[in-house]
Amino acid sequence: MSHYVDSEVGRLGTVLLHRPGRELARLTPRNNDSLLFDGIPWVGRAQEEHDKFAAALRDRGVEVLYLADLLTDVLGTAFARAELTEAVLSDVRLGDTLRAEVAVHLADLDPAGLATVLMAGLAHEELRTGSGLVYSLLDRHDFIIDPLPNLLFTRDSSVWVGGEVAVTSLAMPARSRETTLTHAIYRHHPRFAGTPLVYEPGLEHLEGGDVLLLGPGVLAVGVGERTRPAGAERLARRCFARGLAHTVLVVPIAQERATMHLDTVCTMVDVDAVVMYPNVADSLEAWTVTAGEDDELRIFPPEPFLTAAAKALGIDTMRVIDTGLDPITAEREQWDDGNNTLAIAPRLCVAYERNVETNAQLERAGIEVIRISGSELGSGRGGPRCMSAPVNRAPLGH
Ligand SMILES: NC(=[NH2+])NCCC[C@H](N)C(=O)O
Repeated sequence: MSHYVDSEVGRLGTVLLHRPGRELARLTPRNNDSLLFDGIPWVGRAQEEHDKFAAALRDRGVEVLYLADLLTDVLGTAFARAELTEAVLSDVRLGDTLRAEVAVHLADLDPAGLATVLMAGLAHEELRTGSGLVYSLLDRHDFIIDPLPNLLFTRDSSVWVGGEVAVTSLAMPARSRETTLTHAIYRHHPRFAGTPLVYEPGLEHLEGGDVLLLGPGVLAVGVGERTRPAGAERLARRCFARGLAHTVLVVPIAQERATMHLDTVCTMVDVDAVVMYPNVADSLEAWTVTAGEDDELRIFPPEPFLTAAAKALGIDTMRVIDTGLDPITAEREQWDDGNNTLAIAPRLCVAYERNVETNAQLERAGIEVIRISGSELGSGRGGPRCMSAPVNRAPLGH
């Protein structure tokens, strides 16, 4: 089965989602900040909202793959099971005694049970027979294996560039283990057999929310709180060497929570149109990077992002649709992921219903908007684009 993505907007064929599960029930007022959530979501309602998101995609003919299903399949093989178990057991905080006890606990689980622990973590009271110094000194609120509530945002832990997949390297400690799961899925699931990997975890920080496939051969990579310039540099070099891209626009973004990823301020809704936060539309800049001699990079001085993007795509101008109408609405709707739309096809996108003005702006510009509710899903600060990793889109290139 072939998988291919060369744009943000080509008709979406297959997407990887994660239906939120028990890992969301781990969030408490004590840990939600370090686990990168702004509140304590109502889990059942978040699942309902997510099911409606998936249904909206399926209604338009999109195949939805669930991360938990792929992970469970992969855990059916002994070597993948050993690799993923080792990834949690290698945590230096465990110490030898507790490590051995956790190993016994995990060895007893069937693939679905182990998948749940890898995603939702292991709480103190869930390990029945703990002993030793580390276990005795653990607070009963501490986790023996940390939960991964941000798995919901599948966008960040892998991104396809053409026919290759970049398994990313997540910056925040609360998320870095996520890529052990996507890495195992892409290397061991029969569906993805033979897929080349253009990036692996453990390299310089790179997050999928920062990577926009502006068009065939043209990438924009936000650098800021998450993706580091060194990550953008390595991705550019590898994409050029493999013929996956000819231009990478490196886009510095403010290192703040509201703008943690490039896709929180700008996403594409048509082959030549973006929905963009007006407060940054004029100030956002891009360093254009192309392939030079002998694996060197050619780096051009920064220019306005929209100018650089239009040039790289070979079009006259990029159309810009503003978030909100006035500065206050824009700020509110940017925070609520008004810019974080997921295109199902050119001029057809999924958006949170609460961003009333932004959605109206999109419609005025001729973009059809499928509205979903996200009152609970949004508490992790991510919208439809963050919650989806396209695996297959109809190519825009030739
Ligand atoms: N592509 C994105 N914008 N993802 C949003 C991720 C949100 C998540 N809580 C984090 O802080 O990492």
